[in-house]
Amino acid sequence: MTIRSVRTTHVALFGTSADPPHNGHRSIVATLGHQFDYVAVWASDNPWKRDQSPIAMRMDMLELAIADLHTPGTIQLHRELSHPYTAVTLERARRLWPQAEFTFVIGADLVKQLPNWHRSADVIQWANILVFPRPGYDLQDTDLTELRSHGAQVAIATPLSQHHISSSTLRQGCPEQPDEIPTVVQAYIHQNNLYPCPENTPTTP
Ligand SMILES: Nc1ncnc2c1ncn2[C@@H]1O[C@H](COP(=O)(O)OP(=O)(O)OP(=O)(O)O)[C@@H](O)[C@H]1O
Ligand SMILES: O=C(O)c1ccc[n+]([C@@H]2O[C@H](COP(=O)([O-])O)[C@@H](O)[C@H]2O)c1
Repeated sequence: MTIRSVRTTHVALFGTSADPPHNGHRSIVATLGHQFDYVAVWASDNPWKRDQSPIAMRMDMLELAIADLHTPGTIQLHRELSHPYTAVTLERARRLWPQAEFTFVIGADLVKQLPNWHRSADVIQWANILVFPRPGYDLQDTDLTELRSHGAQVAIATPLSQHHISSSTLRQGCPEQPDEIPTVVQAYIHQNNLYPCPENTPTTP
């Protein structure tokens, strides 16, 4: 009898509002590309957020940012994983890759929020959780205690680089820190007149 070694495929899952994608997201995805067999990325409608740009545009911007990393075999956009609820995304991922081990990726700002998500018990049961440090958000191992008390396998990532930037800042600022937006995404924003400066927007009398 031949014994074959079958290695589990480790898949990282990263969902983002991507409104717009910025270098914080880019650093997360690039770091994952070095550490996982495969990285699946999608844009979604966060059930806790309102007035987001059209999902198709956010998905397009994310696709451009991913293509710009030039790692087509490892990091890919998966539009079909997009759902406001991560538990539903994970159901889809489990159907797509039945043999894989999943790691769901969040930034430090979501650590305290995740236990309150829709069917968070399923999320924690079906995926390891990897937390990326985020400037402005303190992150100690003790901050993971609550998630661990719910049975989560949680770890803190070591990112390739850290960026003190958020999509909301970029949306307000015309955008004010364009160097924190990948160049390919900047071009898309310009072409589609996304996030216009308030002073350039005509006011109705
Ligand atoms: N600069 C950053 N450093 C580390 N993690 C980040 C950073 N920006 C976002 N993230 C993480 O990436 C994921 C997607 O974040 P999201 O798309 O909401 O970006 P955001 O900048 O927080 O947007 P917004 O300001 O609109 O809330 C979340 O898990 C978030 O914690
Ligand atoms: O499942 C939930 O209840 C839930 C609540 C808030 C956010 N999420 C997901 O978490 C991911 C990160 O959200 P965001 O807005 O920080 O980019 C994104 O894929 C959202 O759909 C999921």
